[in-house]
Amino acid sequence: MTVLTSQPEWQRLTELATSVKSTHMRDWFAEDPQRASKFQTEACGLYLDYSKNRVDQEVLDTLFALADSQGLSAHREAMFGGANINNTENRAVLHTALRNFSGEPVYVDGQDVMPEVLATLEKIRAFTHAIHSGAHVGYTGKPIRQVVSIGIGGSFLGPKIMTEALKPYTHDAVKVHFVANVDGCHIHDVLSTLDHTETLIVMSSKSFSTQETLQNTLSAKDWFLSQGGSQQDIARHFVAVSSNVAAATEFGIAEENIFPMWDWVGGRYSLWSAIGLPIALALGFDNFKSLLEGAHEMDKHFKTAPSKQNLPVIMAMLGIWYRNFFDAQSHVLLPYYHYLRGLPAYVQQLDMESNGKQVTQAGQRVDYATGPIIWGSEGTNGQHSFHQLIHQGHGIIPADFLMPLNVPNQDDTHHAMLASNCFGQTQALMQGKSFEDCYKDLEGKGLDEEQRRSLAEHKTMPGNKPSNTILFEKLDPFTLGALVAMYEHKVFVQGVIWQLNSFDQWGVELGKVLGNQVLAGIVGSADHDQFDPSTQQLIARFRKANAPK
Ligand SMILES: O=P(O)(O)OC[C@H]1O[C@H](O)[C@H](O)[C@@H](O)[C@@H]1O
Repeated sequence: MTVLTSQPEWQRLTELATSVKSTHMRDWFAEDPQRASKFQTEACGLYLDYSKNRVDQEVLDTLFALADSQGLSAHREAMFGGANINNTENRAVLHTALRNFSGEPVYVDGQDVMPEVLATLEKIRAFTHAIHSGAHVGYTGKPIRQVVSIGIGGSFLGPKIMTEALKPYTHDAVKVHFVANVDGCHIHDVLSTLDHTETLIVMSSKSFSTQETLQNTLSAKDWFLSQGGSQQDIARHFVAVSSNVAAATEFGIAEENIFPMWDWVGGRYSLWSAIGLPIALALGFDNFKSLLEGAHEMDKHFKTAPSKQNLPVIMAMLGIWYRNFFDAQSHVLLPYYHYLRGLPAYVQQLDMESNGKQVTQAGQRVDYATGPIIWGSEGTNGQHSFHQLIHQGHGIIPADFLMPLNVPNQDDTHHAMLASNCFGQTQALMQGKSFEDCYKDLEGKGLDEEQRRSLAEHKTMPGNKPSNTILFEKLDPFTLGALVAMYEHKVFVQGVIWQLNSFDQWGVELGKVLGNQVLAGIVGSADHDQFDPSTQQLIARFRKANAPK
């Protein structure tokens, strides 16, 4: 038994789970008229109703006690304080410094990083202004009207999804396009619509070694040259964001066109760094800064609020409850807001790349479940497809429903329907529909007794399915910053409980290495014997299909 599962709080939670499993949430609501008002809280513009969860006060208190026993406060201080908590890469984890507007220094290895963070922010501001004002023009003197942001993973999802979520705040000076996939169709489709004389390429790669991003940038460079641009014109049309300035310079990006970042910024936590440059270009610098300010507000809340009012802590501990004591395999995110439709994909990387681990920070294999599968998509669409499994499938899938109370250009009829569906789903998941009610509904429908009972069985909804509802006035940059930071800290807290290093990603690193080895096999520069028979067969089939005709 590991230290975690032998904790008295863990043992107590195991006992509590047994009794909670035999209780229906609808009985709790019936017994306690105050339940809804007890289990709700609000911070940084986000309102959380977590009353439709399979918890009572004792469960919550024990979950918070577990967080204390795992040293959450000390771990939190270590992260904000710049300790090397990413122990397998010997790095600090300081995305919070990128949005630190407190005026306080943040030290890494004895050096205050804030001056370079603020200098880079100023560089983003000045560059964004130069593009928007037309001070920075393309090589023919035309203003930049199109931006192509090339990156993948954290160098793609953050900028793309934040830009999409804040569509109503779009600056009209430029249109920003995002390319990630190495599948040539993607970059081809984007570039084929653009005029190279008014296009800026932003190449974003923390490591400057990611195959997809390097290749897409090379293709963009070839396109630029083939359209009539020259080598020396590249400086006006290509910029890079990277922590590997040497590699970026060697690649041909002029040094003044490189926006720095640092190895203490994890890829999936990097949208707050210069990786967010495309966000500033798409929305204007003030909106980008407001996004950072919202995240900073959430940082302050996370650091100071007691557990029972602390949004990330509550969300994290509810997740632990279901993952470890109810065997929930996945967690679904359901944004009821079209522009926020990318959030599940964003949190998917954030959560699954951080806590998809089975070895503790100390290098021991765990004997408990860790990070769940994160998935989801926009409501109401999912109600007409996969919600079926959430309602009536085996086991439970805890859900986060998210919705703005007001939307831009609001059509009240549409918006009321959106809200009613969102709230209605949480109600249906919680209450379900009993066999007795379904049986009653079938009276006088011409069924014999056996048919009636059987159909009623099919229609019965067990209910007792947990959900959080997160509401906000509107999704402005500040609120989005707070929302994303809330999920970051939720993932952090869960990593602390599970004793994981949430900040490395050796699994995806291996994928990168193997991809390059197979590429060598495909182009014929590596011996095929090194691959397993199945992979050899696939390579052979591919080579045959692509052999010179
Ligand atoms: O920014 P880059 O160095 O190109 O990395 C892009 C992505 O690469 C890897 O797949 C990592 O797992 C991601 O966390 C990272 O965001």
